[in-house]
Amino acid sequence: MAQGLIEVERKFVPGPDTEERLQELGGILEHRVTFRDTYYDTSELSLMRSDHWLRQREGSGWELKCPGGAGISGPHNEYVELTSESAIVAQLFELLGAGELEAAGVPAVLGPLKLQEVASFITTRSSWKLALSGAHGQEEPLLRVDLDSTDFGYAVGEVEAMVREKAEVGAALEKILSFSSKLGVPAQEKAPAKLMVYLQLFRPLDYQRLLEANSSEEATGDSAS
Ligand SMILES: Cc1ncc(C[n+]2csc(CCOP(=O)(O)OP(=O)(O)OP(=O)(O)O)c2C)c(N)n1
Ligand SMILES: [Mg+2]
Repeated sequence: MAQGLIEVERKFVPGPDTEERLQELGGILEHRVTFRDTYYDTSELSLMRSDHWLRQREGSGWELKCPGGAGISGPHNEYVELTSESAIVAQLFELLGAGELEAAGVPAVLGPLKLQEVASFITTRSSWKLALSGAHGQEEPLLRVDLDSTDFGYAVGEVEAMVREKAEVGAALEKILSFSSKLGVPAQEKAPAKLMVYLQLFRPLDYQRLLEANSSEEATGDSAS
């Protein structure tokens, strides 16, 4: 797979005291932003059913989240994030088994690859930065906490770190889990992704198909992430 940063994140349900607790724990509110995410897939949901997530985020461009990372199981997610359009296009052609790779930007290959809009929603995000020192005083990887609320009424938080190598995932995860516990997140809590809640509400048949794809992967042990 083409190179990309690895996102390690733990989603949680934010409560009324989450922001106050973040401040007490040394969190710094970096910014509040509002953006629209539009997700694309084939009518068969070929990307999502193989755990790939293509979106255009207003203000930051195209992104393809691909299964990857160290494959450590737990209440967190690990995805490789591709943000360069050429890497995304190459990966899309490989995944969708399409003919000759086109040297084009993402918008130009949507039609030929039969990718269409599946979901589009607005998120308002407060983005917090946490400079926690590690055992030997290192500050890497930096943790971030995002508190999101969507225009369809769902709120979710995530504690996340971006790392370059699979070998760094374990240490990042340890920091994420330890910080989540300080924040008061129950150890087994798993909050759904915004997109999953959107699909459940507005595209229930697609949502069902995705759950079926997930459970057949679990049944065969063919976990992509
Ligand atoms: C049941 C189930 N839930 C979630 C997934 C994974 N998944 C669902 S939607 C999805 C794509 C959206 O990812 P998410 O982290 O929720 O997006 P967001 O926080 O807005 O972006 P950021 O700013 O962090 O880059 C994934 C990876 C899955 N495969 N199965
Ligand atoms: Mg996320």
